[in-house]
Amino acid sequence: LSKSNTRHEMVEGFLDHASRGDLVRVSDMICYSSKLLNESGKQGWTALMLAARNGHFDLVKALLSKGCNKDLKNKSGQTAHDIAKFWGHKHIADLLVGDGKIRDILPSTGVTEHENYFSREYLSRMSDKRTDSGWLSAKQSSPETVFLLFHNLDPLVTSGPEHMNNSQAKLKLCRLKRDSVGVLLKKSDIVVVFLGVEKQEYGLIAWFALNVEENPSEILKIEDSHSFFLQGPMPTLLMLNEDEGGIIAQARSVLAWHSRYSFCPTCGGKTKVAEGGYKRTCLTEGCKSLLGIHSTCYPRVDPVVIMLVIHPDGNQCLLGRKKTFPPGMFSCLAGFIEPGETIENAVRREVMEESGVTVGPVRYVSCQPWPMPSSLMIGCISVAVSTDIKVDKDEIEEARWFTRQQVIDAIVKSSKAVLTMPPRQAIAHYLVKHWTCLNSNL
Ligand SMILES: NC(=O)C1=CN([C@@H]2O[C@H](COP(=O)(O)OP(=O)(O)OC[C@H]3O[C@@H](n4cnc5c(N)ncnc54)[C@H](O)[C@@H]3O)[C@@H](O)[C@H]2O)C=CC1
Ligand SMILES: [Mg+2]
Ligand SMILES: [Mg+2]
Ligand SMILES: [Mg+2]
Ligand SMILES: [Zn+2]
Repeated sequence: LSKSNTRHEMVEGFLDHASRGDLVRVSDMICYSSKLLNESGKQGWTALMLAARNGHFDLVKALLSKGCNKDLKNKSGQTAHDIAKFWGHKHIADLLVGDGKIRDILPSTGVTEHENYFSREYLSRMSDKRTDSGWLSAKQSSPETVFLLFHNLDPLVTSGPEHMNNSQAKLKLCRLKRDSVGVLLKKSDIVVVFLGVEKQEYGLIAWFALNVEENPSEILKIEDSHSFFLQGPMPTLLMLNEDEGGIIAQARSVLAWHSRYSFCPTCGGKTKVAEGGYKRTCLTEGCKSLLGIHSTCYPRVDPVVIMLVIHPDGNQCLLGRKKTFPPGMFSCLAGFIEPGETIENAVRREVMEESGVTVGPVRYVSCQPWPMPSSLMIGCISVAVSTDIKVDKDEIEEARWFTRQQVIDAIVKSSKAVLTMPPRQAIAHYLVKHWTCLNSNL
């Protein structure tokens, strides 16, 4: 009798740990007695059912991997899968249906992730290596390592015929090797930023970027006679391929930060570059920036909202033009997010300021890094609740409602078009296209 009592207590204890999601205790007890896996307690509930009931994802995974029987039913006839589904633990229910794959647990918003220009992650950033100075310097002296050179933030590119064959892009970044940039690496005033390693390559080929103020053509050994510094940044940076656009978005923003934040923003003192170019630490003893975490020590990103405002009739959209735009071009309204402001409120404020239109609902669609110098364009679609336009002449020269047909004509560059749109690489272009597709599906 006492033996069965002890066994009973052990099962109760085991189920209790499972119910609380105590992975360590449950695993220990299974090692001691693997029979526990399929034991049941009150109302026929097993450890798997209890873990599924309470949403303990890791525990469900562990119990399955130990080989527990997921088809057992409790006294109400429910399996662990039924229980997970009933209690809304969709990720666990998916795990229990059999193929072990985890399905998308996000409810669908009808918006799928879109890859904009400047968004592709060609390199894996490997941020854990930024503090490993031994690894970084070994990579800098490796003959395989790739160096990108910028002069006043303009990248060195090539239009050489040898690069034209397998790429649609007219220009390509010059991938320099250690021997070409050796002189620069030795200079103490040049910041070298670690960008990451190639995702595709075996053997971890590292990439670095450096920016020089004076034209380095004379002191460098660059064999490619077709190479030159691509002056811009706009629209020239849009001429690279998608992989290189993504690399530029990262490299140019970090280099621009270094060139504009040479001194400590807190005390004006000298700073030291750290963490592979991802930090500038103040050298002044006692500076406030050395106490706690301070954003001033890290590369900055400025969030900008850019929005397509839809007319209440659903068939027109609001576009504006800045004085600096090429003649005839209209784009989405945009503006910097201010401190203490949500994305939605920034959309409403900027649209009101620039066009006098009142905006109601706002939905996020897609975003785009914009390395001039370091914005993140947060693309939204929104619905107007008023339609009278009153432009702020300081910021916008003109704002107008355009019909769906008019923007489609502009996108396809029809001869009937009454406006031109930003190029396909700009998120404004994508937002408009996204809206026209939305409507055509109705
Ligand atoms: N991809 C596209 O189609 C478009 C992109 N943009 C980009 O969006 C960004 C913001 O749009 P804007 O209409 O210029 O913003 P905006 O409407 O907020 O007005 C710009 C003014 O805001 C002030 N400002 C506030 N915070 C600032 C910050 N962190 N940096 C610089 N200025 C700041 C400055 O006085 C500046 O002149 C710009 O960089 C622009 O290049 C703008 C329109 C279309
Ligand atoms: Mg604006
Ligand atoms: Mg504005
Ligand atoms: Mg503004
Ligand atoms: Zn300081």
